[in-house]
Amino acid sequence: MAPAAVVASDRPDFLVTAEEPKSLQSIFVRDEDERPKVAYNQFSKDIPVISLSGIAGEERGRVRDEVSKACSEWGIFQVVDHGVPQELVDSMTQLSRAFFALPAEEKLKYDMRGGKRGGFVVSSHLQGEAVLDWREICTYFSYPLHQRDYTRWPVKPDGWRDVVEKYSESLMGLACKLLGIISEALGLETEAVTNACVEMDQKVVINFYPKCPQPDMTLGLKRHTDPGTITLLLQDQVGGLQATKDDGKNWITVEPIQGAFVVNLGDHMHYLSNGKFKSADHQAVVNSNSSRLSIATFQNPAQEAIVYPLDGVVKEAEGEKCFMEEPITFAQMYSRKMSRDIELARQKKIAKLQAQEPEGAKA
Ligand SMILES: O=C(O)CCC(=O)C(=O)O
Ligand SMILES: [Fe+2]
Repeated sequence: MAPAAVVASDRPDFLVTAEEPKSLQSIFVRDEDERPKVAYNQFSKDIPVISLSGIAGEERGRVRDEVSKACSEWGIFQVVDHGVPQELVDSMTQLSRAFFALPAEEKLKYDMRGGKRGGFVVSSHLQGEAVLDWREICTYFSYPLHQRDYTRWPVKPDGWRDVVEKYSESLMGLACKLLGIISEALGLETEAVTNACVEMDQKVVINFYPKCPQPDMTLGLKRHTDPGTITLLLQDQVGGLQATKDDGKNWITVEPIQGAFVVNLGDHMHYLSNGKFKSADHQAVVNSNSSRLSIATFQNPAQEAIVYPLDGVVKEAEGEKCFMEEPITFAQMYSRKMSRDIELARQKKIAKLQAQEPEGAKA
C-alpha cells in the first residue's frame, strides 16, 4: 500500500508568489469530511471574552470564575486588558508580515526541512501528513533561554529579532499570570501548574495564510488540539480561527478582537485537570479575499515534566476517578500523540484507496 506521507517533491518551497495561483494543487485538497463547514468571517460571540483588569486585586475572584467556566466548556477564551503593550503587538505583527513578504530565497535561508529546530517552512515541519496545510510558518524556540539557538532566528526584516525577544518575554509573563489563575480555578495553589511544567518552554509560531484560490477545499491548519499547557494566539482582523466543543458537529468562527489574545488550553492542561478542563479543538480556515496572519505562542512543560492529574484535583471522596492509568513524561505524551495522528492519517488514506478500487480488485 502506498505510504500516506507527502513526498518531498510534492511539497512547494513557498506559497507566497507575485502572481496568485488560479487553482489549488491537489496536495492541499482535503477529504470532504475535513473541509470547512462555516465561513471564515461568520463570527460568533460564543467564546468568552475575559478582562484581566484588576486580576491582582479585588477582581481576581471574578476572573477565576470566568476562566473556570470557559475552560470547562470550551478550553478556549479571549483575554483583554492583559498588560502586553499595544506598541509591541503592533511591531510584532507588522514585522512578521514584512518577513513573509521577503523574497523566497531570503526566507529559505532558514528552511526547516530536514529536522532543523526553528525557521521557515510551508505547511508544517512535521513528517507524515497526507495533505498539506495552506500556510507558511516561521517559528522560534524562545525558552528556556539556555537552549535558544539564534542561528535559527531570521535576521530580516531589520529589528524583528529584537521585537521577537521582547514579545516572547512579555507573553511568558502573561502566560504565567494565566496559569496562576487556571491553577486557582482548579482549587489549587497559584503555582501548581507552573511547578508541574518544571521549566517552562516557549515556542512562537507565526502563521501566514496567503489568499487561497479554492478555500472551500482546503484548510489553513487542520483540526487539532495543541499538545502543550496553554497557547496564546494573536490574530489579525480577517478571521479564520474556528473551534468546536462537540467533536466537530458544529463549528464556530472566533470573532477577532483588536488587541485581544485567544487562550487555548492544550492536552497537557487537560491531563493535569483530570479532564475537567478541555483542550481546545480547533482549526484555521482560509479565504480568497485576503491573507491572514496569526501568531501562536505555545507554552509547554519541559520534556521530562510528568503528565498526570495534579494532587488535589481528583476528589476521590466525591467518587471521582483518575482518568490516566499511569504517569508519563511530556516527551512520551507528545510522541504518542504524533504517532496516533500519523496512524489515523495512514488508515484514512488506505480506506480511501480501497473505496476507489474496483470491486473485483478487492481481496
Ligand atoms: O491561525 C490560527 O488561528 C490557529 C493557529 C493554531 O491553532 C496553531 O498555530 O496551533
Ligand atoms: Fe493550534
